[in-house]
Amino acid sequence: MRVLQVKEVTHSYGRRKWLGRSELRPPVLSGVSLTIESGFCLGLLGTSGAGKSTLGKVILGLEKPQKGQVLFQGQDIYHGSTQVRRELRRDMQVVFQDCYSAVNPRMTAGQIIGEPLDNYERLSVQEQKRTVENLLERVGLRPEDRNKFPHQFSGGQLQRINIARAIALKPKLIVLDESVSSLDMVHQMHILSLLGELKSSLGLSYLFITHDIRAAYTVCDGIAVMEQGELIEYCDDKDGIFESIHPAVQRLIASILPEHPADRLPS
Ligand SMILES: Nc1ncnc2c1ncn2[C@@H]1O[C@H](COP(=O)(O)OP(=O)(O)OP(=O)(O)O)[C@@H](O)[C@H]1O
Repeated sequence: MRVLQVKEVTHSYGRRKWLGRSELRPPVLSGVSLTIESGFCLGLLGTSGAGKSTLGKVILGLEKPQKGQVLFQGQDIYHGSTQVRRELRRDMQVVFQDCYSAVNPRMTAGQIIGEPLDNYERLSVQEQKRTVENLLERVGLRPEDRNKFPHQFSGGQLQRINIARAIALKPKLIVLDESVSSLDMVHQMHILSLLGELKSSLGLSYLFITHDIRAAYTVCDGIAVMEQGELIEYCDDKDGIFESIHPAVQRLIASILPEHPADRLPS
């Protein structure tokens, strides 16, 4: 089943004054189309400023595009009733790069994870406590961690809490915007393996936005590449990326360092 369909999306940020006239700024997204099937993880790669996060915001309903459509489970997210859009928002969650600014430092882990449940579910105090504890265990933390505050966790642990909050409502799609980029290599590998496990067990779909082709290759089924607001490559099978003849994609591939330092020396 098709979870997400982005159709010919074009977007620019605001207007600028030019020779006394007001005109739209140049587009940061130009005619972008892509689809994500149920249970699929699509990696979205590209250099800084390519428009990846903007596309993520358009998909999440946070930036209405000037042209094109975003269909989530077949429904246009910018044209449904308030009720329909509220339900769509429940099924589409996000995990950002900066795990610290994504949480309220005065809330406990239990309150952070419980927030979407407060908004959408009517659970008793006991049910909510049990659900939060299950979610903590699901992401590799302990039930008693629900009483801790954000500053009492490492970056990797806090990102697990953000992931627990994102899966609390059993969404269909999670947009992961550079979600592992601020973590060290060891934590990155742990979070990538957690994401892979959750995808299989919960039947999730991901849009995995990253600069890091290695991370994308580890977690994704397919890979798309953006440059200057356009989608320049789209591979349903991630291995297809290595066949790309596009110079920008070849530069991304060339940026992968060989694993052994000796192999990194110029010949
Ligand atoms: N709120 C905004 N207002 C105006 N311009 C913006 C805004 N957000 C992003 N831009 C511009 O849009 C372009 C695309 O930015 P975007 O953050 O989508 O790229 P990106 O590929 O995610 O980059 P990065 O990997 O560095 O986060 C950039 O030129 C950026 O300066």
